[in-house]
Amino acid sequence: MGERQVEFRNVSFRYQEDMPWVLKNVSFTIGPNEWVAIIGHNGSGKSTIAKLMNGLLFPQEGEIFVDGMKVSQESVWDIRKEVGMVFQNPDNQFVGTTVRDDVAFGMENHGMPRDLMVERIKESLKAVRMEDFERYEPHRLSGGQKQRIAIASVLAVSPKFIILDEATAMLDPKGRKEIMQTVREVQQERDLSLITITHDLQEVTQASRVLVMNSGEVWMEGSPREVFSSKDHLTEIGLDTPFVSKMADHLKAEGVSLAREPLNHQELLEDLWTSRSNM
Ligand SMILES: Nc1ncnc2c1ncn2[C@@H]1O[C@H](COP(=O)(O)OP(=O)(O)OP(=O)(O)O)[C@@H](O)[C@H]1O
Repeated sequence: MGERQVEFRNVSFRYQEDMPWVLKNVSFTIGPNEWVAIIGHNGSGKSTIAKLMNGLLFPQEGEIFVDGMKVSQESVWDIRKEVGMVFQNPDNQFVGTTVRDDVAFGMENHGMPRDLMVERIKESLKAVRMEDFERYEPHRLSGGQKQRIAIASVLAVSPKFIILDEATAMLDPKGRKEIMQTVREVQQERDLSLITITHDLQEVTQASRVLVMNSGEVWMEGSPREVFSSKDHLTEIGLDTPFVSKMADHLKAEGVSLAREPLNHQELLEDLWTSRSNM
């Protein structure tokens, strides 16, 4: 098992012995600097995967490795240093009375020296463009600002993997876009791997890889273009495709030939232009 990767090896999980399996023989690997988007229906097991990844839960079958370490009760604190997680509702993640205390909390748990903490608070708030809010009370911030603080708290511990579990779901489209832009910048600057669980298909088109979950199994895995090209496979399990992808289908039905599965408006326009010049 390689360094700088998360590996699920034949993982099965159920919440209780008398309950059905929620994950069934799930295997995948997430490499360095990748952005992997996990999609799937409600209840398909996405959040359970996230919780297994940072040792909030443990599998009954199979094994999970983070950065070469097996996830277990013994390794859980080391695992959580490597894997940071941001959830949907920021209000449930605040523990401090000020932004500064809040960002410090995770580091205190990991026993970081005070000098380093002060430095990391500044650095991580700067990374999410919240450096002027150190003394604010978290409950006075907007939803987007709260999520920025939640992300800063995770960054302060300096993880290699960040999981955003529906972390932008409560924001408006503009707020969502801004947060994702910030996360991408931080990801690239700090060489992180990013795992996002989202229903926002436009966001999924920007990931480097997509994992499609269905009833606790990996249904499909590939680049966004590969996944959204396999529309029949997606509609079979009732999943939607991005707007641009649907638009491309309508155009093809009208006899327009497109060179590829467009993932955004820009690509669609380029393909239309090429198709027109070839006429
Ligand atoms: N704490 C729990 N106890 C028992 N069952 C649970 C628990 N949490 C989740 N489940 C069940 O496990 C299954 C998978 O849930 P999970 O939250 O992983 O799915 P999900 O794909 O993230 O769904 P959503 O998109 O709604 O968040 C569902 O059937 C859910 O009801």
